[in-house]
Amino acid sequence: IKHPLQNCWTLWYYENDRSLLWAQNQKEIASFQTVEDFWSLYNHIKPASELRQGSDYSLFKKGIKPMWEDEANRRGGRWLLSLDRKQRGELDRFWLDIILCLIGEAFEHSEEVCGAVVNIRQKGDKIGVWTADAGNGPAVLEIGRKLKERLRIPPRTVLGYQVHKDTIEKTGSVSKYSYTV
Ligand SMILES: CN(C)c1nc(=O)c2c([nH]1)N([C@@H]1O[C@H](COP(=O)(O)OP(=O)(O)O)[C@@H](O)[C@H]1O)CN2C
Repeated sequence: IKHPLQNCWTLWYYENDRSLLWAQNQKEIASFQTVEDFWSLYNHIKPASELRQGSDYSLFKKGIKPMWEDEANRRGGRWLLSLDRKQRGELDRFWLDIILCLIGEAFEHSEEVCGAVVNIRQKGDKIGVWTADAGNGPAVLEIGRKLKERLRIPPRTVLGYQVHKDTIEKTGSVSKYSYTV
């Protein structure tokens, strides 16, 4: 008997093919709902740190697309972990820790979690944990605090939460945080 997870999760891969639209570049890889099937998939694919610049992995609850427009994401936002270029060596550890928090339902408010995205970028990698309701302060903050703790991020490092609506409307690179932990 395989060990069932509380939710079914879908892994997506984004590769930057400029001849296609952004949404067309989002490819579903596979879904899993047991611990064993997760590890088989994880051990089968390339680590995030080996993806081409401009690529993403996204892990979302089955049925939720890794995009702002999805009904489950529309009113939400993301806790954003921005890594320095020198931290590429830590990327896989951070990404796996976050995946395990998600599929292991590590948060008290895990029903608010939609998924997570890792962006492989020349200018510095990013990992975002997407939650459903940016207005639910207690849930958003609990998830952020637990993330910081589970990722063993030093207290002096500030994590910010960006509302998707603000990210969509943002002009320039100014990141507006609605919450910080
Ligand atoms: C449905 N739809 C079009 C749509 N829906 C979306 O949900 C969505 C996009 N478009 N995204 C597009 O990618 C660009 C880079 O963002 P990035 O997060 O990769 O970050 P970088 O600027 O490459 O570091 C964004 O500027 C946006 O154009 C991003 N995104 C999440």
